[in-house]
Amino acid sequence: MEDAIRLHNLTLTYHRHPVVHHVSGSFRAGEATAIVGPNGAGKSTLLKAMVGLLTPHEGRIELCKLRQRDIAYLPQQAAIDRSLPLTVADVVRLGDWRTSGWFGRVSRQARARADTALAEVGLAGFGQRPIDELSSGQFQRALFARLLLQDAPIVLLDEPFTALDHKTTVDLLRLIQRWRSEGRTVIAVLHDFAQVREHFPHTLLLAKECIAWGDTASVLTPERLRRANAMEEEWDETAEVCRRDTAPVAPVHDHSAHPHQH
Ligand SMILES: Nc1ncnc2c1ncn2[C@@H]1O[C@H](COP(=O)(O)OP(=O)(O)OP(=O)(O)O)[C@@H](O)[C@H]1O
Repeated sequence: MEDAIRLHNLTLTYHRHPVVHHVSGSFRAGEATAIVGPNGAGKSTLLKAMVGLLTPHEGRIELCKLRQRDIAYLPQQAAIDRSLPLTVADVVRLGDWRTSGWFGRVSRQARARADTALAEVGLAGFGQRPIDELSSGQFQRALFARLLLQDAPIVLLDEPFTALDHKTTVDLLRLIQRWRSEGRTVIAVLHDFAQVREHFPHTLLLAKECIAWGDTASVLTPERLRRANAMEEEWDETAEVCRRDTAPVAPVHDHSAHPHQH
């Protein structure tokens, strides 16, 4: 199977403090990969770097046969400002920019595509509602409708099901299954291991460093999860960037042998 995105000895920092540290490995094309790990493990930061919102301090991110614009990204809902005076249809149509351009006139076809996407996420008839009137579950459905319009070969989702009820989660998971059947690559930050085991065949376990990356069953073992939690607790938040002179590039899918050094 081909790779969609490769990480080469990737280190990401905020104000020179490492947050993601010497991570190497690849996300398989057409597969669903979960990124899991404790709070503060660097999961959201990694997604931001993959969409180009953060420049690597060291190492690089290789997009294999893809351009940045081929990546659709759904940030955590808390990061989205819902006070803007936008309707649901406005938000959904933003997904169409690859077709219409950012400032293109909204064509009848674009409106129809947005209506279809809204119907597909169970929000038929919601188009003219202001976004601040939606429940968080409805708003997440609208954001998934926007992803449908974006029609990107690779979709990054940051905690897409947090605070959603069972029905909404099941409906949105069905969309992810559909994207997989269409050959898209899906990468999602998740906290629910049962969900990961059921719907995501691959997993990257992150605790600033890569603890394990591979088949979900072999990654989500009690021993590795314990190690991830311990690693996160031991991490020195005040350390400056890594002093490792010759940073090793870990072999793909075996990332267990690299203790962090500062
Ligand atoms: N903009 C920022 N400026 C400085 N530090 C940041 C910034 N964003 C995140 N951090 C720090 O980087 C570390 C990793 O944060 P990140 O949000 O990537 O973790 P996460 O694994 O997604 O956590 P969670 O599961 O809690 O969402 C944390 O220590 C956080 O405080």
